[in-house]
Amino acid sequence: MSAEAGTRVVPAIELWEVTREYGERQARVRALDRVSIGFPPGTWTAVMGPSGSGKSTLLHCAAGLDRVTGGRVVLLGNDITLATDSALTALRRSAIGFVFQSFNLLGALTAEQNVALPLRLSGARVSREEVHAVLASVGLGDRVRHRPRELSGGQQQRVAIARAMVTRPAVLFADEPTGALDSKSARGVLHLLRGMVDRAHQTVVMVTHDPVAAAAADAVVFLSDGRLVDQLLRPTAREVADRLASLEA
Ligand SMILES: Nc1ncnc2c1ncn2[C@@H]1O[C@H](COP(=O)(O)OP(=O)(O)OP(=O)(O)O)[C@@H](O)[C@H]1O
Repeated sequence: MSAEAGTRVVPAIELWEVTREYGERQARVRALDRVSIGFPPGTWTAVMGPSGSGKSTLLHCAAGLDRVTGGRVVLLGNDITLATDSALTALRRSAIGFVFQSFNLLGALTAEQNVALPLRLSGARVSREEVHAVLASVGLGDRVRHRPRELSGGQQQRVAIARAMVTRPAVLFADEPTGALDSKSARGVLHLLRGMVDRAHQTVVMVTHDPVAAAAADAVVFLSDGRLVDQLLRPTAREVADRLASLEA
């Protein structure tokens, strides 16, 4: 698909009036309330908001990990709102990467085996050189045979990012990728994400509670009670913290 339609850059991900409700009757919760947003290709967006404001729900709906109650989700030009599970799985394997706060590495596998996993799952040929090159690019060229428990938290998250990078996904979804890390390791992870956006033109959508992490992104969007309430472009960490504090007040 063309990257441009007229002068409008087609977003990598588009949400149109997306609503997501959970539970039944009195217990019904509207986690997302008519959210419309586009994430431009080759940009990094941080999603912030008070606890329970709908950040993870937004990420999961945008990635096709969760179904919407109303509205539409278009991911890389594919309307995934009513896509079958197998179509979603195929799209995820070919075009999407995930990084989570809890790393989600397989403990029995070495770093190189963890990184090779998405390639194996998609049936691609696994080149050991390529896997080692990706691990070297995240600074773990000397840790390829280590298992997760033999690595620090920051190193484990870098393995998780290498695993998300190895298929060169057009879109990377990250849920609190620095949440479990000390500030130095967090900076390393943010630097890697910046490289994916600037060098490889990948699109990153990241949920975070940390204003410093959010300020590393190109744009920060704010949710409150399931609604999109604000957006800041290239803000400082102080500006992000102030806006968040006003929402939490
Ligand atoms: N599977 C579910 N079943 C019922 N309610 C849910 C479910 N998932 C989320 N919710 C509710 O939807 C709302 C939004 O949740 P969500 O996890 O998206 O918020 P969040 O902004 O990511 O929160 P946090 O910052 O605390 O992780 C909350 O009220 C939550 O209780």
